[in-house]
Amino acid sequence: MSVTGRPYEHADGPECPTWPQEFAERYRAAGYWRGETFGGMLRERAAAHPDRVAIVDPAAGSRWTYEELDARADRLAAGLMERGIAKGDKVVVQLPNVAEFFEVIFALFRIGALPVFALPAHRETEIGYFCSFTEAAAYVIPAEHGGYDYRDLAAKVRAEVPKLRHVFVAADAGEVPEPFEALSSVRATGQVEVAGPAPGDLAFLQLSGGSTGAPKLIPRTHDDYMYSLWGSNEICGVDQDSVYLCALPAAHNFPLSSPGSLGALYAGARVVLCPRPSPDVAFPLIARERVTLTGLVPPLALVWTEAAPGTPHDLSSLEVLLVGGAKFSEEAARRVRPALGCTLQQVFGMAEGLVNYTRLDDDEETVVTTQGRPISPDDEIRVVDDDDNDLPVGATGHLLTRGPYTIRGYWRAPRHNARSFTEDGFYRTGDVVRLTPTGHLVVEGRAKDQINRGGEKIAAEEVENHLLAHPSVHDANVVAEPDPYLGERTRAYVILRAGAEPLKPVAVKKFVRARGLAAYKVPDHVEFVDAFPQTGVGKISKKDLRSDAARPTDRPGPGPGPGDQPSDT
Ligand SMILES: O=C(O)c1cccc(O)c1O
Repeated sequence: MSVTGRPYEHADGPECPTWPQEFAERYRAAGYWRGETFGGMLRERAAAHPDRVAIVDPAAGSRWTYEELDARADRLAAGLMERGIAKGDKVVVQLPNVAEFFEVIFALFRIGALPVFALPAHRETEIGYFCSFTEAAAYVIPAEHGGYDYRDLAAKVRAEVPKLRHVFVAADAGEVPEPFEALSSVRATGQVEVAGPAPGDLAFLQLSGGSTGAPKLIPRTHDDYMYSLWGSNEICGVDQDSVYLCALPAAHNFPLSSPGSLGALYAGARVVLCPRPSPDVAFPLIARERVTLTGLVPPLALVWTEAAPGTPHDLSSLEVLLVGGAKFSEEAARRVRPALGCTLQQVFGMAEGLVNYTRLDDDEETVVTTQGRPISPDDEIRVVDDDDNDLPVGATGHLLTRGPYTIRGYWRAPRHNARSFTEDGFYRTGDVVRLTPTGHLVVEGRAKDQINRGGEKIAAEEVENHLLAHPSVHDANVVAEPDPYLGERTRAYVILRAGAEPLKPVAVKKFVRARGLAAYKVPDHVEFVDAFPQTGVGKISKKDLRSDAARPTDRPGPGPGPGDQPSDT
């Protein structure tokens, strides 16, 4: 039975709002919601073409067919159920671009347990929060990745979150310390019959970039997310002959669903997992696997366009490059086709739902100057002023949206939901946009207090809270500072307590990092000030801080890339 039409129930009350009955019926009648589940979808693909390759993991040397992925999901589901993982349980999944990522999430989908998608960059602060807030039954990690030992991280998280019953490690049993368990020993021999979830049930919790202290969790259903997949496939030309290179972190909403790895699997196509997105790793893979499409954030797209002309690798199979996550400059967009010989699609999306694409047959000007238009004819778009009045086409204002794959509320966040959604269910995206006469969106800026560091979204308030925890810090404000490579990086303005020992910026950064925060959230620059600029009514003026941060100075050059650690200087 579908639960759509009423809030998801939980022992403590409703977990999150969902679509009102009349909308759910309309989306089903229109054929957007097809009544499929992820577990069922994989089963159907495996039956239709068992021997086609689904997942290529070059680092591990594995190539799993649809039949193999399906069988692995069954075996792992059975083993997880033997360990008490049940329908509705939350499981924090923090895996890099490895084949096991798909084995784990499809096993959970099949049970009806919900993956909570963490990123490899997250550390004990974020993971501890996800595990405790969702009351996670289990946490899945790699043994090591990028020179970091996730077993150490899991040990810390377990000590802090006693309710976390299991830690599963995607590694050989020998590399897994007690009381953790290797995935290889969880896989059962047989198959179990499970009732599984209904298409209207929640499939997973995705992470919001957010603008508040604690990251918000985004509840997506099988029905709604699946629509965003096949809708994306139609727009991006993905069919069973496509080969998708997953170059960004697999759990991120963009490479997962736009059209991403899950879109590719929906189409019966092939997913190639790229362990790192740099040209030296990605280009040989494109050549070897005859990759046809991939998705990148703007800084990486720039690096690829610079590296492509001199590469010895044959990139001629590449048909489409999707660029999204942050605004792609027009100049950079113009360089894509000449350098890479493929079509650029700009994608402006959000894990909360709405995804916009430029179309494959849009003219060049539209492709390089807009961020596309929505997937669905039933994506409702409003551009409004500060008082929610609709603005005429062409005017710049706040983007509000509602539709068949946009959530009606975050998971267990009633107070935040009252601010982030209108009474009639429009999501306040926090983006400032303008509509062109053709219905394409141009992103002009942002109203939410967030820094977009090369596609990685950072909530200013979250970082400010960590700075405020320093005993010598009286007050702190974090704003975006322009960066030629990342688009934006973070600048923290800090007022020290009267009489506090002088601090060096590096000490502040070290302090934030030592609090167990993802490295991309550590401020790139720390500046000590005596006071913050104020507005007329005496509030702190972030606007003035932003213009101060934008002043040209002799500051060091481009910051580190997405996924890199900011330097300690
Ligand atoms: O979150 C994003 O930035 C994003 C970008 C492109 C496409 C998506 O689906 C996204 O969620």
